[in-house]
Amino acid sequence: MLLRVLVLAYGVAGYALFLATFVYAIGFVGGFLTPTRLDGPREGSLLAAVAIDVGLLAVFAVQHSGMARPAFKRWLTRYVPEAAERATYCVLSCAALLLMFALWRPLGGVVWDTDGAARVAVYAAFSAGWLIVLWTTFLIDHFDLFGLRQVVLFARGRPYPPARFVTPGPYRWVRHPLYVGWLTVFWAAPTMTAAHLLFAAGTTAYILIALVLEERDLTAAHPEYEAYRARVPMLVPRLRRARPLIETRRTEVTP
Ligand SMILES: C[S@@+](CC[C@H](N)C(=O)[O-])C[C@H]1O[C@@H](n2cnc3c(N)ncnc32)[C@H](O)[C@@H]1O
Repeated sequence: MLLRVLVLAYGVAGYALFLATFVYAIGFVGGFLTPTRLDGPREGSLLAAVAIDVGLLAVFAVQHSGMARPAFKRWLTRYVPEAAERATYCVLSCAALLLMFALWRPLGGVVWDTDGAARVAVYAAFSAGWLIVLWTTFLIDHFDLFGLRQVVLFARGRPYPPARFVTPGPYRWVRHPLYVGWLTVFWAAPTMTAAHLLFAAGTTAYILIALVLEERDLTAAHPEYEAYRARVPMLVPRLRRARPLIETRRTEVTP
């Protein structure tokens, strides 16, 4: 009973940490209100700042993709109750992000800048990106992704039926709409600075690698994934095929 309560408290605390990290990330990337931000003037050596930023991105990439692999999960659950595995993944993902937010070194330098209607459009895309990210988590299974479903079922003494493979809404147009949301957030910068460009390029490279690993696991776990992959594009929706022209007979009209 004590273990159930402890695991539940841990999962709830982990979810609260995720919410706080998510809100901070909006300010950090968008440059609103948070004490540390992606963009800003550079302090100190350029080489040291770039090395620190690349190192922080690498720490997140290794943690986030490494811990998502089934082999790592099997190893972790030798020490952590199975119900707390996903919550642990989320807590450590938040820790890697918070480390990045705390130690990130802005680089100065403007790559592009927008104003007027273009700036409004870029902010609209940035906001849409965050909404897509949040929305798609609910389409898959929000509370399962962040480990809350697992700890609640464990606390109630219920078995855990693993999350199903689903293809609702945007999953019919692309296989990775959540990553489309992230890419939109990272590239929709009204003022693109050198650090923001490094961050956007690094996270894009990471997403492209991560989704290959994720698809390998999805194919192994869900037999229907292979057919889904053949039918639905990865990130860019297919334009609808042009409808065939209907042949019409020309008729001579005499005046
Ligand atoms: C951060 S989510 C990203 C989901 C997806 N790659 C996307 O961009 O929308 C990663 C988790 O979602 C799961 N997942 C990916 N596609 C899924 C689908 N169509 N149905 C259910 N779970 C999915 C993966 O197994 C993984 O645990």
